[in-house]
Amino acid sequence: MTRARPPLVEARGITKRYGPTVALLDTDLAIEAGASHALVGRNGAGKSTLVSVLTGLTRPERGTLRYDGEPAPPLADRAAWRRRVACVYQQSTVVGELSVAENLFLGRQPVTPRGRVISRRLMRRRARALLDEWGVPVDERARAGGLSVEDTKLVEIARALSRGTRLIVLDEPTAQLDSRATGRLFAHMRRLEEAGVTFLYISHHLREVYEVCQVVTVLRDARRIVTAPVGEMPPGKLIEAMTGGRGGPPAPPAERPRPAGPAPAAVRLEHLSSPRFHDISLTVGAGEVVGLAGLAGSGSHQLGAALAGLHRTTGGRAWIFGRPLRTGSVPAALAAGVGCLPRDRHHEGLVAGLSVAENITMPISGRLGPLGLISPRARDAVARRAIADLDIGTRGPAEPLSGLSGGNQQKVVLARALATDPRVLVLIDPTAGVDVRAKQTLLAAALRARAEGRAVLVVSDQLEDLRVCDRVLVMFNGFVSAEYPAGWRDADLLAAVEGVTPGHG
Ligand SMILES: Nc1ncnc2c1ncn2[C@@H]1O[C@H](COP(=O)(O)OP(=O)(O)OP(=O)(O)O)[C@@H](O)[C@H]1O
Repeated sequence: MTRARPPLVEARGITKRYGPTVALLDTDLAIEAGASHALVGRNGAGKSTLVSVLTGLTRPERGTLRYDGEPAPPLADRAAWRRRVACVYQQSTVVGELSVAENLFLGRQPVTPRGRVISRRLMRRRARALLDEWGVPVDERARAGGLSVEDTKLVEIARALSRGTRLIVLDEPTAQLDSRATGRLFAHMRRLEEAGVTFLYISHHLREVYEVCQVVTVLRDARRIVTAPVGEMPPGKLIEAMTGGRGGPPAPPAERPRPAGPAPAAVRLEHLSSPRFHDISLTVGAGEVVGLAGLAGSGSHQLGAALAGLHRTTGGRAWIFGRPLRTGSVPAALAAGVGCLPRDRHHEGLVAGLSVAENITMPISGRLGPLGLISPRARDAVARRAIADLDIGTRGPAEPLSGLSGGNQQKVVLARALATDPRVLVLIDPTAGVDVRAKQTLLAAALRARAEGRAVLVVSDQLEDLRVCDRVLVMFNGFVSAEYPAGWRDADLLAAVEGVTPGHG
């Protein structure tokens, strides 16, 4: 029997090593048109490497690739690759200073039949037609830098589709989206699927796999473990395939001991304001984990960032363990004992060429030896502890950071925040981009910080993250709109995050 149509892409026996690290071993993947395909696996399992092979950015040592039954083009023929497949990465590739229309036709301005570059007006018209064809509700004249993360992704998808491909790789597309924007992105994806687009979808949020994909492939330790319809892979089975059942299911967070009496205020804010939040007064006790939940425009991220000196305030005051905090200054925050896992980990000054140990101990290097000279032994000891505590996937403290997968690099950022021994720990979207077991490790680190008498602020709208909190403050439109002690019902909290509370209905 002949098949009606060959797969959009068929990879066979792909092997790729980076020095001593085997990133992919004899891996197969076939994506059929019309069946969006999830690619899941723990941090370092080989997902990005496979995407880089599928998009022609990395040449595998072994294996073959066919697109629509045809052999893959030569690596240098970028235009030919773009006609077959495109990847929308977490970091946007649009040029912020240019308009949406200019971005859509970047490097290939439409020309007239006589070879003349067409006018801006005509380019805008073509852009509008393209956006309408794919149902992208974005103004073609808008400056791309002003678009929301979700609209930026849609523009990147439209640009890829205009080059002819109908296979789009989405690399953790929801990592920077709140729940509402995620819902909108999924609705667009469904429409695009109906119009003939197929997605290869990479995510650490397994819930999303069931929502947007028909087929799932699990990678583990550089190998393909299974490919199956999502209906045949319930969450337990999926997690087992990802982890190999090692150590059983992820451990539930430790029991929450009830505080004996009122704890001293580790963080006290009075009428703190900025352009993004207004009149915030709150306290976080020592030995308390407080959640801060909110959608993208709620101001929650900026409030967390303000404590760490990463966002400028315009009014009000803040104290850390009773001492006034000069907001808007990272050195002042560090000196006051505030450690932060920032939202934008990619720009967090990790140095790719330095070792894992050097990156982790960067902020404390002066403390690890006399006269600021770092004892390699002390540095390695700190790094080894962090690697074990946070389960960082690395060959060891001396490995260059560039050898780590994206999720494991994020764990290095957290290790660095913890290395300063902070009295107040601000975790912004702590589990974005990390795998299912690493999530538990990170949340356990928050609970351990609490047990050690630190104060922890968890800024997130993931219910899993908020569940470890002693109480959750909800922000809406720049104000704290509700507070929930531990034990809240999901529906109530989600409604408050959406702004549907009695005060804001
Ligand atoms: N440029 C590189 N140099 C050295 N090693 C690398 C490089 N890129 C990836 N690796 C290694 O290859 C393996 C697979 O990494 P890959 O980035 O494909 O994982 P991943 O599944 O995408 O992880 P994550 O979920 O953390 O993004 C890891 O052990 C990683 O450390």
